[in-house]
Amino acid sequence: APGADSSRNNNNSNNTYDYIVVGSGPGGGPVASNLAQNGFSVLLIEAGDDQSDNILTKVPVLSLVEPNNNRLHWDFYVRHYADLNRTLQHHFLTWRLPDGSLYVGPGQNPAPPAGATLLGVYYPRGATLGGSAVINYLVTVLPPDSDWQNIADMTGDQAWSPANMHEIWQRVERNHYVNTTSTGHGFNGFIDTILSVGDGSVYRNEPTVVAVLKSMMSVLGLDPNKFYEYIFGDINALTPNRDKTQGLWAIPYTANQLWRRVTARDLILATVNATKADGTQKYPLYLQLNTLATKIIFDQNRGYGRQPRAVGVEYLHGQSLYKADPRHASGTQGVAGKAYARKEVIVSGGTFNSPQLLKLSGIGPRAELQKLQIPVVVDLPGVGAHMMDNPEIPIVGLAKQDFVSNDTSLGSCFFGAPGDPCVAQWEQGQGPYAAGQPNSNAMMRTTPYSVDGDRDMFVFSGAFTFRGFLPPVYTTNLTRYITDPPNTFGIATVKMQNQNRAGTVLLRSADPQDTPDINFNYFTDGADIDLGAIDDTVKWGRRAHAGVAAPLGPLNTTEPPCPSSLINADGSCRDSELDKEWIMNQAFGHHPTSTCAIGADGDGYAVLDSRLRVRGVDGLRVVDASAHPRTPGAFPMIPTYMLSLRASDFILADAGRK
Ligand SMILES: Cc1cc2nc3c(=O)[nH]c(=O)nc-3n(C[C@H](O)[C@H](O)[C@H](O)COP(=O)(O)OP(=O)(O)OC[C@H]3O[C@@H](n4cnc5c(N)ncnc54)[C@H](O)[C@@H]3O)c2cc1C
Repeated sequence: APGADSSRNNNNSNNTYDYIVVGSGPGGGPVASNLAQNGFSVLLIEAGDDQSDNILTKVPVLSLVEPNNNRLHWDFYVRHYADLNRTLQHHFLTWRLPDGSLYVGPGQNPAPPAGATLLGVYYPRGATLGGSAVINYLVTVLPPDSDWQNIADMTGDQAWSPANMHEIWQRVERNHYVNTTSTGHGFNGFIDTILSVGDGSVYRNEPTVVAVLKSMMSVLGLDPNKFYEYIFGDINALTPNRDKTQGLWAIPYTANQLWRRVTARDLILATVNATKADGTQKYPLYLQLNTLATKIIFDQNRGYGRQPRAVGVEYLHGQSLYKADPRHASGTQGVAGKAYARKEVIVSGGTFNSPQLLKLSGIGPRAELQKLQIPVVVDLPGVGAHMMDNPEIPIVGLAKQDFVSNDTSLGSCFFGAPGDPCVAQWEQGQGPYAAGQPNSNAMMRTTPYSVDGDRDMFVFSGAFTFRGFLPPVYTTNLTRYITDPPNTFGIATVKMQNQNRAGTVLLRSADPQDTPDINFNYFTDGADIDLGAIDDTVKWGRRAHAGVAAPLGPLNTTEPPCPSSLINADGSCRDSELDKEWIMNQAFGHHPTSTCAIGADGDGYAVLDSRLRVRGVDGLRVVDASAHPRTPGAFPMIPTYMLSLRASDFILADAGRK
């Protein structure tokens, strides 16, 4: 069966491979597949299982109901601040009630029910073959060139130059929405891309939504009469001034022409299942699902002056062994095993789990490891430090009329439940699941807080609000926070160029099944820049709300909640602290990066060199979102696929293959 546990077919009695890759997301999936396609034997270890047949992983719009499903994700609860008073202001805190159920709400006004224990802010990660890309929102936006230039400048390694990374993108992408003569796109890669606007009917059927979008265009300096020209535009076109160009575009999705989500899972399964003419396995990629890597094994006795070398991985085999897995049954430990790597171990567990695995293996800050009696292999203070994220916040407005869609086709869908008629239509490439999506508009703007004149804010908007993530359906008492009236319009903002690097992933215990202690410490470094840019965008959003003509408008901005009597003509709140406090209290994210970052030689916090090798040991790399030295652009998935291909080239070259 596709994706079945194939490791047992490897005819390999001592469980030894050329490479072991831990984690199958955008980081681990491509590198594992590429190494195998080049003839190396690779064991790909993934804690989750293969949910290829799960409809929620295939239909893009169903990612919105994915949290109802407990087979795809790990549930982390994180803190945004060390300060408890600030923490308690967030509206989407999750608490455990004495009867075991969950409650979501702030810490005060109203207070949670008696006996509630604070878990933190719900922060899901994909934990299945294909990683978080299997549950994410498919948004495909390239980072600015400055993010790649930063790595090249910092390390002196021109492999990361923007020009080289543009070529890498062409190897990732299989574009279906531009002409094949268009520059800056790829047409033969492994990730399909389409425009999520479809044929545009998602807007033609929603004149009231378009009226607000047009007002937003006006305040951005765009001609609102050109809405339909802009909305089919290509945000990833490689124009000379791309990173400085403000505007409106459709959002591209990682999906094929049949509106089927495409991820590294497809590449992995195609590689595993490829056969030679005689029917035998073509590429030596061995997949071991339901396996939690718990420790990297080092050879520390290589002789005087030689660094320890990663030679294998210890693991536990069994389903849902990690405590963040909603299916985890307490006390389940799985079956311990070991696998060995002749060449290298590649860690791709994602921004929370890669630093956890390194630390459990003795690579991390000495004091933290010693406190938990973990023998130190290398004292590397940057592991689990410097975590970054793209903070987000909605700007919410209430119109004078309800937003009405003339398209009622979604009304007949059961959102992936058995017998859903829309799934049957989608299988034929038809119906509402194979059509434009409501979040398919992207605006990018440059605020006065931009550090280099590049765009620093990304927004997408519609008759919905995105205030953050809610834990799965067993949650109670959510109504107050998720039911908005039908005259609500939300502008979802994503901050780019983030300055804050104060987030941490710390071990809670030496138990590999335990989750780490995660704190983003938002708005600690460079808060004036990060808060300034978001605040400037709030003002812009209020001006857009005010500019919507009657009878729909003007909209009354309800979040951030500055009383209308205090709103100035430029959209600012006369009590400017009110807005900034709200932003700090309610910001959320889902793009964590940089906990095992590439850094310059001599930077004590650098975990990786420019070839993604862990400093201080041999035979070990980290290839995932944790390696980005700063959050790339507004969306990390594509940059992480690109980083994985860059890593493949380095590893093949170091093995003498290219
Ligand atoms: C809800 C949501 C929406 C998002 N929307 C977007 C979007 O629209 N666009 C965008 O660009 N980005 C988006 N992202 C972020 C994007 O998906 C991630 O940045 C990206 O997937 C990171 O890739 P990764 O390889 O670093 O980690 P992941 O994709 O998280 O993969 C890590 C994998 O490693 C496995 N693993 C971890 N530890 C171990 C271990 N010890 N042993 C074995 N296996 C292990 C996990 O099970 C997981 O499958 C979103 C993320 C989420 C959660």
